Formats: sequence, C-alpha cells, structure tokens
Amino acid sequence: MTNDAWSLAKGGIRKDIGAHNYTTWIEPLSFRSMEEGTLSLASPTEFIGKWVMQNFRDVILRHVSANGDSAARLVCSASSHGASRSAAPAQTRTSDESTQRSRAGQENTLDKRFTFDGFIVGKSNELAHAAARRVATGGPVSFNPLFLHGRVGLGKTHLMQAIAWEMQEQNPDKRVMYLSAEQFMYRFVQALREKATMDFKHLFRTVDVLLVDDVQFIAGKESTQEEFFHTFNALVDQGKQVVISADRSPADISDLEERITSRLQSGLVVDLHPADYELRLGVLQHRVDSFAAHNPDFQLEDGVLEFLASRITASIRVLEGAVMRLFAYADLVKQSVTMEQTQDVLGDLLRVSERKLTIDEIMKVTCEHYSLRMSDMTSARRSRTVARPRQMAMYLAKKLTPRSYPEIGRKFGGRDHTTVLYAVRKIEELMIADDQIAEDAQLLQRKLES
Ligand SMILES: Nc1ncnc2c1ncn2[C@@H]1O[C@H](COP(=O)(O)OP(=O)(O)OP(=O)(O)O)[C@@H](O)[C@H]1O
Repeated sequence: MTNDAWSLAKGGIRKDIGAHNYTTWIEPLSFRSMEEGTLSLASPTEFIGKWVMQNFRDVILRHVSANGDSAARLVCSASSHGASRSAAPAQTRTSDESTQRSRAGQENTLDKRFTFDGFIVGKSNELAHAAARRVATGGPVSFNPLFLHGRVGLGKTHLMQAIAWEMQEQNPDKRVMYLSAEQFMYRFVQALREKATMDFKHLFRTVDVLLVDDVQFIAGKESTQEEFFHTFNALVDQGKQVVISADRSPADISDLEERITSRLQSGLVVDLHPADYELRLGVLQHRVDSFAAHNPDFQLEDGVLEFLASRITASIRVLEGAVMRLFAYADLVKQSVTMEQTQDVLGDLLRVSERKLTIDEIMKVTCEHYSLRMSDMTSARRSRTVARPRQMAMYLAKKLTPRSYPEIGRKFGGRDHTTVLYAVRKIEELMIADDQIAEDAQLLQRKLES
C-alpha cells in the first residue's frame, strides 16, 4: 500500500463518518507503512491516535481492505514515536481495553468505557438504569426479557455492556454473551453455510445471559427471526436472563412476527427518553473531569459546558463527539479553550443544532412565566410589572435567536432598536445585582431550549 492508496481510502472513510468527524480525526493522520497486514498511521497527538483506534478502527480497515490491501490491524500513534516501536504497545492496549474473551469462548467486543461507573443518571434514563442495575446483580430473574428502547445515541449500548461487564465481574462463572442482532445474523448465516447449525444452537442455548443489541435489525429477515425466536424461548424457559435493545418499542418494529413481538413485550419494556439539560451537562462534566485527570493543564472558560449542554440537544453521542473535538483541539494548541474558540471549532455542529426558536415562542413562554397577556409584549404600557418581563423577552430574543436589534424592536410593537439595546443591557446588569432576575432568565432559557 502507498500514500496514494491511503488517500483513496480516506475518500470512502469521509463518506462513512461525515465531514465533521473526518476533519477532526482522519485528516490530521498521515500514512506511515503497511506491512504484513498492519496499517500504521501517524497522528499528531496520542489523544487523537487513541480516539481513532477506539472509534474509527473498523471503518479505516474496511476501506483500506476494500481498495485491495488486506489490512487486519491498525496502529495509530503520535508521530514522534517510531513505527516499529509503537506498533506493539498500541495493539496490546487496544485489545486489552476493548475486547475480552468470555467464558462462552466467544470474543466479546465490550467497550471498556461502557460501565455503570461511566453512566450518568438523569430523569430521562433513571428507570432504564435501575432496571439494568437490577438485572446486573444476577439475582433471581424477575423480568425476562428486559427490553430497552430509545432513539439513537441515548445510551442503550452503554447500558447493555454495563450489564455484561458487571455480571462477568460479579459472577465470573456465568457465561455472558453480548452481541448485536447483526452479528447474531452473520453467525447464523455462517453456521448454515458451514453446516454447523448444531454448534450454533448449542453455543447460544447454553449461555446464562444473552444480550442482543439493535434487535430491529432482524425485522423482515425470516430465518434469522425464526432462529432468534427459538434461542430466546429456550433461554427464557430455562430461566436464563435475556436483555434486548432496539431503537423502537416491540410494537413499533414492523416486519416482526406477531409471536416474537408478544414475547418481547412479556418482560419489562423500558424507554430511554431524550436527555434533558441537566443530564447533558452531567455527561459533559464527566467527560471533562476524565480528560482533565490525564491532562492537568487543560482548562475551559467558564460557561462553555453550559453553552454546549444548552445548544447540542440531538443526542448524547453528538454531545460526546463535540466535547471530544474540543479535547483534540486543546491537545493540539496546548492552551485553555475559550468560548470564542469553542464556537469556532464546533461551528458546523452548532449551526446544525441551532433550534429555530421564534420570537413569538419567547414572548409566549415569558408571558406564561409572568402571568401576562401576549398583547402586553407589544403594548405601550410602561408599568414595571409589564415593562420588566418585556425587557426580559427582548433579552432572550437577542440571546437565543439570530435576529438583529431592529428586527426584535419591530416584533415588540414597532419599538426602536435602541429600546431593545437598552433592554438587553438592563437585564444583563440586573442579572448580576438581582438573584430573582438571574433565576428567571436561566429558567426561561432552559424552558425555551428543552
Ligand atoms: N447516560 C450516559 N452517561 C454517559 N455516557 C452516555 C450516556 N448515554 C449515552 N452515553 C454515551 O453516548 C454514546 C452513545 O451511546 P450508545 O452507543 O450507548 O447509544 P445507543 O442508544 O446504543 O445508540 P444506537 O441506537 O445508535 O446504537 C456512548 O459513547 C455512550 O457512552
């Protein structure tokens, strides 16, 4: 393989992981060598190298192999290390960190980061967390299966793997198997091809705990569904714990046979809701603390985390991607990261996440909060009980929408832009001097952004 072949592979990687991830993580890498199935890449820092190994190893190897080079292993470490010296430690580290051999003789791909310790609990996931904890104790099976569902990137895989880690730690004799529904299907198809279905059945029906991630994948795949159903029944009938996850509830997975849907519903079905502001902030804080523990010079300007938690609401995965990008930046520039730099580094993500909040919505929520009528926002009344909330709404409109001072003025009953400017300054001043105003502003902002 040559540098040109690496450039070719990069095109495919970019398509798969998206432009943002590509620019942050792949673009800074350079080709070092390709020897005996090991692709060696140089990264500008250890942090970037490690993150690439953890998150993009498979996609890199797949694209390099698709272009004719058979790449089985990846080494990605900081440029200052010699390729041959760094090869061994990086590979050892990866296999130590993210994979392990289970007692069932299967190679489980459990991510070391996905433990209960690293899982932040909030209102939106507390029930799922409690159920997962209960299952992980390995006591008498009280609900079977445990079915976790929720939209992408909200922690289903994390919780499933946390159960698997905990069970293996607490009960080393139990045979715990975690895999995705897709892997289940590939193994089944492979067993069919190799005429080894008896081995397949034996392997899956003798585990003590089976965790199958993303089960919606097998919808519509008839023979895999059939096999899954038999495996599932055999385990449940023996009183063995089964844990399933999907991006929807069992009833919402179309193309799933009725009898499977009803069995999936027969245990405990728990929903992971989108993360609220506090949970998003908690996850960010946790990530920052872990990063800072290894990078004592790392500093973030006050308010950056709160800003990210309020602006990036899509999923915890997107939030995590954003903060990791900040770390990569901090690691390169070796200085504390300011709010301005954050907006610069994460500009594309922030633009995508921008909610189209309207001034009308801001007026409405402000009126509800202060028990006023919408007409008070545009009226000429100047009494403080009306004027202050109106100023608050103007302040929020300036802060949370891209509207200019004159545009905001027009919406508030045709007022001059200097009136809006005055209102914004006034509220900013009061927020320092008056706790009640500061509290109102925060509460309203949260309400509008949730
Ligand atoms: N409550 C949480 N605390 C800490 N990290 C979390 C939490 N929820 C999610 N994450 C992190 O967000 C990322 C995405 O989570 P995960 O892969 O578990 O999502 P998922 O729901 O399985 O998504 P998908 O449906 O796409 O597979 C992971 O890195 C995970 O560690």
